[in-house]
Amino acid sequence: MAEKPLRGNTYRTKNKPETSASTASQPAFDWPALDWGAVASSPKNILISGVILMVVSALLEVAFLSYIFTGTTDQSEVAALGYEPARQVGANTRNVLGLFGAFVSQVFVYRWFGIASLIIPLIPFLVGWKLVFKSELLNLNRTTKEVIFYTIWVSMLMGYVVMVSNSATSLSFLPGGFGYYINDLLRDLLGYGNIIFIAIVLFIFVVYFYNVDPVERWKAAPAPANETLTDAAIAEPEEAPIEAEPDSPKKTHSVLDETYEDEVIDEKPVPESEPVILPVPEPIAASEPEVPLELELEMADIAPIPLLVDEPDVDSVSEEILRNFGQYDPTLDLPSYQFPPLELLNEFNENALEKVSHDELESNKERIVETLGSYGINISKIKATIGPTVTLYEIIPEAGVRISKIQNLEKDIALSLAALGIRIIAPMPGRGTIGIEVPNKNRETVFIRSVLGSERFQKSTYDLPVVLGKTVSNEIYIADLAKMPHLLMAGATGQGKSVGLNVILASLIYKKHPAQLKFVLVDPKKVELTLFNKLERHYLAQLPNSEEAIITDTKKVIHTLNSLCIEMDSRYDLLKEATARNLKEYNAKFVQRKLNPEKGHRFLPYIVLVIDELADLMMTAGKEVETPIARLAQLARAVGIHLVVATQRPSVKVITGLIKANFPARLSFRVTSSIDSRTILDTGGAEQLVGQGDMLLAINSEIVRLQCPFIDTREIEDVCDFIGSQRGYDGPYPLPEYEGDDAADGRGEIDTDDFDALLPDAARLIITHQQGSTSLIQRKMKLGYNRAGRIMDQLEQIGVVGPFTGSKARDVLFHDLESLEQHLRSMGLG
Ligand SMILES: Nc1ncnc2c1ncn2[C@@H]1O[C@H](COP(=O)(O)OP(=O)(O)OP(=O)(O)O)[C@@H](O)[C@H]1O
Repeated sequence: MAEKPLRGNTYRTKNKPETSASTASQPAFDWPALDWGAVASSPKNILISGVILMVVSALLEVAFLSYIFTGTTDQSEVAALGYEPARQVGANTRNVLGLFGAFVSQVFVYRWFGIASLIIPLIPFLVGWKLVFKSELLNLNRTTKEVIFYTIWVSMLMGYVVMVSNSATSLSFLPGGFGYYINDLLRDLLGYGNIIFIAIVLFIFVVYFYNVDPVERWKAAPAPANETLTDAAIAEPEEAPIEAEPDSPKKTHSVLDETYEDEVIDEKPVPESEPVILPVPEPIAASEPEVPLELELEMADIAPIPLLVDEPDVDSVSEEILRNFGQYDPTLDLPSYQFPPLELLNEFNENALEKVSHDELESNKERIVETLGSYGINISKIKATIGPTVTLYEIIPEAGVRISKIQNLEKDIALSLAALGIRIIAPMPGRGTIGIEVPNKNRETVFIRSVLGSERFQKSTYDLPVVLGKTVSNEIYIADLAKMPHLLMAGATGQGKSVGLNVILASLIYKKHPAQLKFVLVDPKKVELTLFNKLERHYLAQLPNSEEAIITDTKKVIHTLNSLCIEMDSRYDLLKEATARNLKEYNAKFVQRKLNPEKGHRFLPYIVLVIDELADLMMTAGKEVETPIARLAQLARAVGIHLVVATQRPSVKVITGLIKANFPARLSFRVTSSIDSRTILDTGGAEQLVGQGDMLLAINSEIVRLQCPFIDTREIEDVCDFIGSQRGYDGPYPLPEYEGDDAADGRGEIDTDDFDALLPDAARLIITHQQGSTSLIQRKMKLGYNRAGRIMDQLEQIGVVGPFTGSKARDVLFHDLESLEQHLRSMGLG
């Protein structure tokens, strides 16, 4: 057998030099190296330790309790340990946990802390709980300090009680050895006055540990701030204590401040020496210049609640704050905000809706069967489902009929039915049938009120629910924009695109509070989205120093898109610091007060970028628009930035490969040609739609036909008026500043002359391997580290890889060579 070189732990080789002849000649036993770090961090071992700790603490508790009744008799038995065999002693003990119980109780209760020992098992129990459930039942740090203090103190007190009651023998277990001797000592020093000493010890502990400030406490007059600030108080301001002095609003405010301070210091203890950060309340815009009394209450409501304590033991401190102040509620920014009521939307009468008549159904059925029959296709079954715009006839052909044959008859069936917009779905996914969609003679309008008021929408738990319409089987189709995660919309003019965009915006507005969602509205046509201007101080986001919240100017659009990229990058930094994988996790941590606002953390609202008419932008700005859109579409999902982009012209010049590749969800209203339909949906069919909100949605490699709900301009106006007339933020949500007109303005204007000649090859290499690593370039292209590093920086500049993220490889922003080549060509590098 070949001799293996000696492998061992460093300390072994150090102590025993390998040169020893005996070691070298004898095959040494290779002790498995024990990695204590790995053992300690193994989740299984942590679970086992946690459970053991909890069980041991329960056993200790049982043993201590049992000692109260059996201790006197067991005492002599335990004392016999060492003289008699342990087994014999154990058989004689009466503690429910036998010798173990008798022994530990003897130590803890009798020798040490007496009855106070009963609270000691709480500590191992809490540690075990934390290990098993990864959360704290009680604040471990604080409770440990409390247990230590009270164990000692109760033991002292009991010592005093036993001493004055002269019942030293029968009750001697109450103070334990410690309490007994301390009292003995104190009696010698202070006589019976030692109770004062014991009381003072307790007093000092309570004052420091619970942060009691009696002067402040007794000074504070009115009800505690929280009571003053409940919703009920806001709803009924006349009951608020400040009403008592209506003529002195200034004083009112100071009373509130004082009350708050009192609340923090007295009622909600925060461990000393830990600086409490009191975030400055968000400025609130008042509709009127003079601040009404009610407003003051509301301002105080959102006002200083400490968010986090800047301490290494952030977990326990944040839990403390969470316990005392509850979760952070972003909606308290605008506590009196009211969602628009459904009554603002047009009434609809379900019964008045025109339904497809029986005759129409029967005659369509007959014609389908006839037409197919004349081509030799016999049908074994036909079933109709009436939708709002089309009726779906599902047929099951007789065995042996080829599906493609039916598909080829699309035009013939349309001719025989004398109807536009026939669509054949062969086969219907998951149904085992072939579907033929035939437009109804009288179509039904899907009113926005009927869908937004539906139970499904009202109860939807999606992060960004948008009602896209009703399916052919009359079901309400709700999508989660957060999951889509972006939507590309196309449709010839007049087919319902603007209505569709308005429906999406309305769905979000009816479901999301202004604190949770912001819109960036881009409207190069300058007419479609103007109505939403009124939401400026509630829902809109805007570049600093710009006059209009709705962006119409191309240059501004470029700035805004780049600013959103900056916002995206800074959100990624925040997420990284918070070790959160996405916006939801991040916000959950913030709400749980686990993130420190002093370190730049903030509640991150979703941002939905809506572009009505991409074509205009692509024609005038091309790459400058395409690159940031693609970048956002590729990366922004995790940080809660979602795009809804619409265009009239679904040509490849507008919907480029790069854009298309990054919009997995695409929606098409009626388009003029099947080429357009293919550009947007990758399949024909959208040219067959019947307009007025009839649409096809391509999502998760499925195509769904939907009827978009209808919302008219007046309804939008009413909803926006309703929101706009309420108190809002100071102004639109500020987007980060973007330095635009400098040399590096927009990625399209990068000077490619300075780039490395190998840049395109390096880009191809990265895309092929889907790995943004400098060492890959180094190895495969046989380049020095510096040159490879420079090339990597240039790849970032041209948007092929993401920014440097520390030890991890950079994100690769293209997934196939085809779109990369297109990108390189557009940059003059192809
Ligand atoms: N979902 C719908 N239900 C019923 N009618 C609709 C629907 N959507 C649109 N319509 C009708 O079609 C008309 C045109 O719709 P819309 O303005 O949305 O088209 P568009 O595609 O945005 O056109 P453009 O590109 O010219 O702005 C509307 O005025 C309305 O009468």
